[in-house]
Amino acid sequence: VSAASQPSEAASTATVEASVPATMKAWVYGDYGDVDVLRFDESVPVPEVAEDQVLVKVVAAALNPVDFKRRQGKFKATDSPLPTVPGYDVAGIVVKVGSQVKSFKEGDEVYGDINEKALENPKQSGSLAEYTAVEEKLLALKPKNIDFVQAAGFPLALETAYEGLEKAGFSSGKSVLVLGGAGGVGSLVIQLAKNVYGSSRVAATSSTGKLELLKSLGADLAIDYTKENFEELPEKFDVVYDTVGQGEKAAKAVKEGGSVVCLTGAVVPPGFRFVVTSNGEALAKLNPYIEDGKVKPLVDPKSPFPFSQVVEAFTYLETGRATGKVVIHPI
Ligand SMILES: NC(=O)C1=CN([C@@H]2O[C@H](COP(=O)(O)OP(=O)(O)OC[C@H]3O[C@@H](n4cnc5c(N)ncnc54)[C@H](OP(=O)(O)O)[C@@H]3O)[C@@H](O)[C@H]2O)C=CC1
Ligand SMILES: CC[C@H]1OC(C)=C(O)C1=O
Repeated sequence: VSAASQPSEAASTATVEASVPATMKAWVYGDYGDVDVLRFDESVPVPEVAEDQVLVKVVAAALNPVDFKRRQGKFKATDSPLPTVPGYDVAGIVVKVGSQVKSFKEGDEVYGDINEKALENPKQSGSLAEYTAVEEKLLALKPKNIDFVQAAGFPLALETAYEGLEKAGFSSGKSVLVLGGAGGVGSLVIQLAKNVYGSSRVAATSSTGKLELLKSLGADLAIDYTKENFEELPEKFDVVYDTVGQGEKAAKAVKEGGSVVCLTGAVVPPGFRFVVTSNGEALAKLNPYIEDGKVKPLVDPKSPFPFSQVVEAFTYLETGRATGKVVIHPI
């Protein structure tokens, strides 16, 4: 191919940057409240890219409970100023890179949780938008064997599942009880415990209709919480991973010297609480398990919701019945 037909590096960069508009479509809320505060705005400023950030053209964005808890004002003391474009999880394509960025280039397919500290000054301009700016250290290259919808659902939930097991000192041969095994986080705790850490025994709770799903994810024991109380079972576990705010009951199911991971609700010794930290290196470390099928994406059957149906998507997530992740696509 003759040189003449190959645009210079500068020309191609300029071409890509020139294609980035000054404004974009995004979901925004200017007040805290229920889903009624959400507005679809067709003229939101495209975020500027800091020197350590990339601009991502959003292909898919996943919802997390932290999104609606934040919108309800539960974390207003440490929130960034309103108005807010919500959304933590993103999967998309790099269209612009900051001057200090080293790990990514234009055209890279990436995914990640855009807020390093979930509750400390989360970004004003989130992933429920056509573009979002995010530090390169919070992103990883999207595994080739999953699509953007599947990738968008991983970051916050997978990083939470992993960070909680690490903090609990989980390791090969240990047993774990997962409270909420069908949820975004719980479904990944089951898979990580079984297929990555080499757990000796994985138990998990859900309602009747999701028990077979728990077993398909790797649970050796699926407990129907509508029929029995896990804390009354004779079997105790090295780790209890509570994703449903049952810290008090969880403390009764853990072995002497074991750990209870509490994501929400009351924390009763030996339980501990943590708030997830977004980390691109953790995602990159887990990529091989996604690529070899040891960790599979679980996207709720009602997903993906189109960009126009973000209110419906949040309404569904807020029922507390989602099976895996609620994802928005196309955007
Ligand atoms: N501290 C932190 O850093 C983080 C905290 N969180 C918090 O953890 C919680 C879980 O998050 P996530 O997994 O995304 O939530 P999801 O919305 O994905 O959870 C929905 C699932 O929870 C299950 N569930 C609800 N109640 C129970 C119950 N009593 N027993 C067993 N399963 C139950 C439902 O199954 P069924 O229909 O069968 O009841 C459903 O499949 C949220 O409160 C979230 O805010 C999440 C991430 C990070
Ligand atoms: C205090 C836990 C809080 O942090 C995240 C990320 C959630 O989803 C919460 O409920």
